Amino acid sequence: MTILNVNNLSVKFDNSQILKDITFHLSRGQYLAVVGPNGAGKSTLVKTLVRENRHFEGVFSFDKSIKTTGYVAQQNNDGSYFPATAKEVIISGLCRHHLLPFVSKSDRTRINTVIEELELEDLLDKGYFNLSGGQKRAVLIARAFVASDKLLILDEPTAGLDVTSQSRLYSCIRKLNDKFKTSILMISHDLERIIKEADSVLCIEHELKFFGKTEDFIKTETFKSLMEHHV
Ligand SMILES: Nc1ncnc2c1ncn2[C@@H]1O[C@H](COP(=O)(O)OP(=O)(O)OP(=O)(O)O)[C@@H](O)[C@H]1O
Repeated sequence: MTILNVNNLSVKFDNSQILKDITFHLSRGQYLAVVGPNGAGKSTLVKTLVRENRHFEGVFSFDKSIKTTGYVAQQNNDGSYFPATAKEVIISGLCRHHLLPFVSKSDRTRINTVIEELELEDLLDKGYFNLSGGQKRAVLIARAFVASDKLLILDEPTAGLDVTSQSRLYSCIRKLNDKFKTSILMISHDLERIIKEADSVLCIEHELKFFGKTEDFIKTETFKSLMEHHV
């Protein structure tokens, strides 16, 4: 079942063409890696899909089962202090549905499930800003899952973390994909890892370079060239 259809999506900023005619689709349970060199337009693509960028041409549509998406934006580590515990941050995922959320039984189940699956119990009462970088990202992924257990849109969630934390986050994402058939659309620069995780790849460099199965992508010149430039 297709849950996201993107057709000829184009974005221009100040007369500079950032994305041109990007077409792809995402199915239920699919794990799609979005790759490409720096400045290729990957974040612009996901910001458009989560409606943070409204200047675009073309169309995209979500299946009606997708009421909202779970989104983790690229982290820039300049967040100013905000007095919230990890638990409060996770629960705030419900605010993507309503400003003052009514916590239904299914919301409660989703919250408890993701806390258990990502093993976040010991962090719940700690101040979010006192957590390590890897712990913060895990909490943000949990928050995104609380917003939507159907589709997670993740912009380089492992960037800037040590190898162990990166590995742990990749395992968390895999678990959500395997256990709950949560579709994943994830930007990553870690080509070697992401091709082991994702079943399909969208490669862009302003234009579409490749969209299809990972096993086909790794046979392309585009893949070899990306690997050589070690993005
Ligand atoms: N709001 C904006 N206004 C003007 N230019 C922008 C805006 N947002 C992004 N850009 C430009 O669009 C280009 C693509 O940026 P984007 O962040 O989408 O690339 P990316 O592929 O995610 O890069 P990276 O891998 O380095 O994170 C960059 O040249 C950037 O400066």
